[in-house]
Amino acid sequence: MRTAYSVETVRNAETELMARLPEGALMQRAAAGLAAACADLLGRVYGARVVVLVGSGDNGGDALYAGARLARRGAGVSAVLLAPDRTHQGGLAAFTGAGGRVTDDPFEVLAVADLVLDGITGIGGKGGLRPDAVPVARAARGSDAVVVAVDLPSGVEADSGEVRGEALRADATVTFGTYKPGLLIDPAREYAGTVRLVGIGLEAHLPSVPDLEALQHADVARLLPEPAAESDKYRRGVVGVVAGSARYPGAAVLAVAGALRGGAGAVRYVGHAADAVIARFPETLVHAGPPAKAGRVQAWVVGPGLGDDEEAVRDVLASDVPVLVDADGLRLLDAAAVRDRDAPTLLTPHAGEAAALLGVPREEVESSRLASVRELAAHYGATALLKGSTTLVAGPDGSRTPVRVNPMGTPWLATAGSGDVLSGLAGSLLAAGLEPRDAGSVAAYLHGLAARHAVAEGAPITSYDVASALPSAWHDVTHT
Ligand SMILES: NC(=O)C1=CN([C@@H]2O[C@H](COP(=O)(O)OP(=O)(O)OC[C@H]3O[C@@H](n4cnc5c(N)ncnc54)[C@H](OP(=O)(O)O)[C@@H]3O)[C@@H](O)[C@H]2O)[C@@H](O)CC1
Ligand SMILES: [K+]
Repeated sequence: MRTAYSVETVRNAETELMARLPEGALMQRAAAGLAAACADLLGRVYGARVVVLVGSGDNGGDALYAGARLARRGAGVSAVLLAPDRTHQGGLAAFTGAGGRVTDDPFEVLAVADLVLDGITGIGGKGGLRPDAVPVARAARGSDAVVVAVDLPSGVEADSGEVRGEALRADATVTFGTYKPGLLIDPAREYAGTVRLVGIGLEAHLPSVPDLEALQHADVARLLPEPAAESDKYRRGVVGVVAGSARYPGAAVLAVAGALRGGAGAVRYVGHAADAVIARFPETLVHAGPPAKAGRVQAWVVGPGLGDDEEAVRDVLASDVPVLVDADGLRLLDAAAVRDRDAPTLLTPHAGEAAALLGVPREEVESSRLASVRELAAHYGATALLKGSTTLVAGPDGSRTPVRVNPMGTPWLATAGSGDVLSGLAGSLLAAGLEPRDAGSVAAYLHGLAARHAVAEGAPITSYDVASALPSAWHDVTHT
């Protein structure tokens, strides 16, 4: 599991740790890791041209100490001081002592740089880059140099992943002690490039519950249901899929395709697209009446391509099993009915649907994804899965459980019907007994991985290809 902690938590841990260490030791650890990462990126340090962008805080201090280390190894290092009268004094002394040069002409050195270290702001940064830093940042980005962000790309919000103004896009970020939420959540994540975590001893001082966590292969493998020798299809769970309409039969087919590959023992389809479903998947159990009369299921999926069948949504929400609501189902959702349920509910909106559920503009959800998913979960008393380039899953109990962020997304998933496959898959995992936050995050992970597998076979891919690649994604996580 990769975990991320908020700035406040990082600062508390830092205070505890610093009390036990000689002054400056922590910054030296950070600078050593940073310089080593730069050396790896450069290949050859001797003779390399490095520019250090230095802001007013400790982030600039890290950059200066790392610049000093590179200078001692024979790099030509220049520093651009953005707040000359508030530059980190120890860092500056070490830097000049090692042969680093302070420059008055940032554009001259940036034009020929091999590597730029962005030490403008780290976890102390607020808002986008300030006006004086903007032309310098643009020149850095516009040069041929590799841009390495110190701790975080300057200009992004560490806690939320928001980018409120201009930020300096990095090719790589070297972060200290722990990931920060902004390094894992779009849009900030896109500014970070490849992220390398440098241990500085902070780990032991961080609380056991992080703010954010990202599953990895081993976590997914541990959470996936495994059919035991005595399992029959009912013990493995039956998932009911209420989806599709005369107008959108394909959504039903895709949701069933996802559900069949999610580990449930059987899929029961309820709706007006049974012929299309059976034609593709003869193993599906179909039912033409209302969901309540369809027979026992261990979880329901309702909504993909459903049209205006409000009654079906109401019927399913009245059941006493876990329910996943997606797409049209979200449009027809009664918040009170969700809050009153005893069994868990999992809502799976994309940004537009989430905006409608929250009554805010879509842009607001897109720019502050973490706050939005938490708010949705709290407002509906449900687990919320916010789809997007970084899918987030929040439980209904606030900060007591970490929000899950999916590291497996790929732009190839932005294709028609991909959400239908995801909802079927997540519903199937619910029926197999996973709790909603696990079902949602495991489904998002497998879905992204399946898309990557499908792309390896040839792109562009369709949603059906993603569903078909789910078994190989499953095999991948359980056999590595
Ligand atoms: N925590 C740890 O464990 C460790 C932390 N370490 C390092 O310390 C870093 C945090 O240092 P920090 O607290 O000094 O803050 P930092 O990010 O340098 O910003 C400083 C100042 O910038 C200013 N400023 C604000 N917004 C701005 C903007 N948009 N554009 C321009 N300027 C802006 C603002 O000052 P203001 O001008 O508002 O007075 C603010 O006070 C951390 O990221 C890591 O690199 C490691 O050394 C070791 C372990
Ligand atoms: K930075």
